[in-house]
Amino acid sequence: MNIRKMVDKWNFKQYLSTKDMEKIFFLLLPYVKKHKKAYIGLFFLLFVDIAITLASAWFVGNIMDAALQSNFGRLKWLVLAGIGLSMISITSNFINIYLDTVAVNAVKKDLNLNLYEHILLLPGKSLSSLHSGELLSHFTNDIHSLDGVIGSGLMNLIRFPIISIAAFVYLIQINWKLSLLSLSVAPIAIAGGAVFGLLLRNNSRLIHELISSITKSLTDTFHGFTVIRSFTLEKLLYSKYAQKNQALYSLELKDAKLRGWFYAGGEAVGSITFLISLIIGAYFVMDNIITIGALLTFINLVNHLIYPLTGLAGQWAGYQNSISALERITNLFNQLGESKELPSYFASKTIDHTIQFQDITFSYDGKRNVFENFQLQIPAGKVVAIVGPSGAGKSTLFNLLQRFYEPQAGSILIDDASINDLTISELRNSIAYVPQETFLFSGTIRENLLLARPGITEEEMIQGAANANIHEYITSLPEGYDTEIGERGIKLSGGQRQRISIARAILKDASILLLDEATSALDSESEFLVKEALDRLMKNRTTLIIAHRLSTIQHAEVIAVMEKGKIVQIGKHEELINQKGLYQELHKNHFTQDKYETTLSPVHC
Ligand SMILES: Nc1ncnc2c1ncn2[C@@H]1O[C@H](COP(=O)(O)OP(=O)(O)OP(=O)(O)O)[C@@H](O)[C@H]1O
Repeated sequence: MNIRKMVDKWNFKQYLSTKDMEKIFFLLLPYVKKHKKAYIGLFFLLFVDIAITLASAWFVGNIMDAALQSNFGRLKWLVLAGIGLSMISITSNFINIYLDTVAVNAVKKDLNLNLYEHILLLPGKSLSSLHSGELLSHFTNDIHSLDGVIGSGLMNLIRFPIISIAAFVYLIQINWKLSLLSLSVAPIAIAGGAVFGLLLRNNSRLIHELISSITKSLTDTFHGFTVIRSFTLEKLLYSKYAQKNQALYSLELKDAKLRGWFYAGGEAVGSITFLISLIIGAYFVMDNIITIGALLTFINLVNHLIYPLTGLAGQWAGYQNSISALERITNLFNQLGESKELPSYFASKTIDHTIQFQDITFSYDGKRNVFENFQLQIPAGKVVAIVGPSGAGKSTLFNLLQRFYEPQAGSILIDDASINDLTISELRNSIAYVPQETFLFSGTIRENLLLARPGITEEEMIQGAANANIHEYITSLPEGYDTEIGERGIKLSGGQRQRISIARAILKDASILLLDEATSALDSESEFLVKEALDRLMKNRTTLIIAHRLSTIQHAEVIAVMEKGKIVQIGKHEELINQKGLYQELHKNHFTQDKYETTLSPVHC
């Protein structure tokens, strides 16, 4: 391998770059500032620690000299000084551990919360390109890799050079020749530390990437159990996971070996320095150049001259490791949120709203336009069914109306005011959205219903559930509204989940309703119950419904037929069915006939 390739592979430039340090500094500064008391405390204790180190070395030497000289008066004072030193050391260690815990965990806690808040604020465009496993690994992996740059890790960057210089100054006062001799191993310590630091950094970068990939595999597995089982993917996924797991194990072992060599190397350099100092120092004692006590002080202190040099290189490697974790977090923070404040519920005016899509041009990826100069007007208080083939842009309309995505041109108006003039909360509080795939939070039915808006009373909740045709079922359960429904409501049937989702929308009581009619097959009774619940929900609201069922479409006051991002036909069922065009074809081949209409006796809705 030539040198250039090696430089590229090992990322030397980045290893030595201070730009990354600046990035870290500016990202972490506000967090460190917020907990400045802990950091100031740690900074103060750093000098206490250095003073104790020097004083302990002085104490050992002096007590030895006093003993050899049978100077009991001095010995008495030294014993008292020793006790004092020990007490200060124990106390400062205790406070140090406490402050370090505060300094590290308080920063992590705040960063954790800010990251969560930031993700809640991310627009749909950013979220659609992020994998939930990757997001999860920021919390489980990246944040915990910051230890190297906060708390004691940060202090060590100051502590190591100072203690090394202080030890050197003290040692020179004892004997400058012995000091310079001890310092001769410094280049080996620095070079060794730097090489192992670099190897460790590169290895831990790989570990982080692999952990992120493993978290992605795990979340995919947990979300896709049904598909995994029905396609019998178990063995395939198992072997893929086993490979990644093995690779992680190998990297962890490599990390352990590197660390082992790193610490063993540091200890070897320390031992060599110790032995050189002891042997040469012994000659100096024999020649009466230094006392036995001075030699003891020297060998006690000489390690504090050398280990900070290897330690500093190791610490730098720790920094590099934290930098790669922080880089990933910074990339996320660099993506702009859709609003500054977290949206929250407040009651919106329950009046009928006109909705207009005016000259909308929109593309998800900047390459292919889903809409070009798209126009659509939804009259106030009416039910408008959107029909069209797959990929026509029906769901995209919902995405734009709720500002999950922003159009590149044109505007969407609610009652002649642009939705961009509303806050996200104002806009979304006036809309109730019932998606095709129901999402329920794990917890109880009650918890899922009450989150529709704050302050829902027991009577309102029951009324909402009754209007959604789910109250009877809920009360038939042993725990009633307090029944735990499992992750994503897995313990309920598809129809029951849909009706709880409808009850939630009823309880939200918003004046605009967006409904993405489920295409999944329900049994005829369930379908009838859902249909009846939807009819109640749509009453007196401006409703936009992506419709698949013939009965919904037939009852809509306006039907907009979409194809390739354009409205190609618009009107009532009776008009459209007699026109040649897409509607006729969809009617013939795509609309779903409700099962209950054929299987149940006639019903009134
Ligand atoms: N998040 C996204 N990122 C990129 N492209 C997208 C995204 N969502 C949808 N698209 C693309 O935009 C186009 C319109 O999709 P949309 O989901 O609005 O269609 P649809 O009419 O609702 O289809 P369906 O009835 O199958 O749900 C499609 O070509 C789709 O591939």
